[in-house]
Amino acid sequence: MSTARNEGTGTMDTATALTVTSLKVGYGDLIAVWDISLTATAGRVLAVVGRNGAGKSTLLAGVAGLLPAAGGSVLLGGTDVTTWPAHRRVRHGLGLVRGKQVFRGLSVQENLVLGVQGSRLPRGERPAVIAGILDRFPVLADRLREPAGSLSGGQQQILAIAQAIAARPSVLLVDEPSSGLAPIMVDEVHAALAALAAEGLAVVLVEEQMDDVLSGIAEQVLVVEEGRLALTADPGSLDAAALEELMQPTTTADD
Ligand SMILES: Nc1ncnc2c1ncn2[C@@H]1O[C@H](COP(=O)(O)OP(=O)(O)OP(=O)(O)O)[C@@H](O)[C@H]1O
Repeated sequence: MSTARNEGTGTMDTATALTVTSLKVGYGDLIAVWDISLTATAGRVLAVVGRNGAGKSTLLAGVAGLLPAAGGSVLLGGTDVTTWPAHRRVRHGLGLVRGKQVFRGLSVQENLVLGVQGSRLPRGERPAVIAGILDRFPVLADRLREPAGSLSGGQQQILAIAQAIAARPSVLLVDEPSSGLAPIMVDEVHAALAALAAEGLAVVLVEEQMDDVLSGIAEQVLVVEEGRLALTADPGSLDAAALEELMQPTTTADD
């Protein structure tokens, strides 16, 4: 396993999977994420929350290499990938799940095969990886030959996660998986992500709001506000009133 240097102590920390330092990301001249730093650790869920437009998706896109860094750095397993294109980061162990993004016209099986092709796994090991995923998510095994577009929203979200983990990432970035899902499915998706973390994956989970389940699975929560880190906390120690305040819609002087 690759290692990362612990900034504070200078020691090597084998569990640090992703280190983002003072990352700045935007769209041309418009900077939407300012100097955000975070660390994702193997076996843990890091929650990133913030209201609509706060910059969460932009942050993930910058970490994944879908948008260029205007400043700062991204280290993956100790390797500086800041200037790498997204596909190279995937091969180096970075997975990204953006909403229910699946190939709707392809079957469930074809989606999983595409996922595993994104990895550096030898061909011979790929069927076993897919078999393991189907054991984990029986709902996908039941619908293997059906088009992904025929699955329910919750099933498509599970498939999107399954496709990403088929590439055997060490870090998984997940952008608002609860969007558009019934509460019971949200809990199921969060539980699936917690189980993956428990097996050693470093999970960065973006949601608009904290809920009880998210508080229960996340070891740390970052609150993003207008493109900047407003708060970093242990969910258990969070002051509910302060968090609620941060989650209120933005008001302006004219309101
Ligand atoms: N393609 C784009 N071009 C220009 N500006 C953009 C683009 N996408 C997002 N933005 C702007 O960047 C800022 C951050 O948006 P972003 O989508 O990252 O927020 P978010 O926290 O993920 O919100 P949401 O919960 O709605 O996804 C917003 O001001 C948004 O208007």
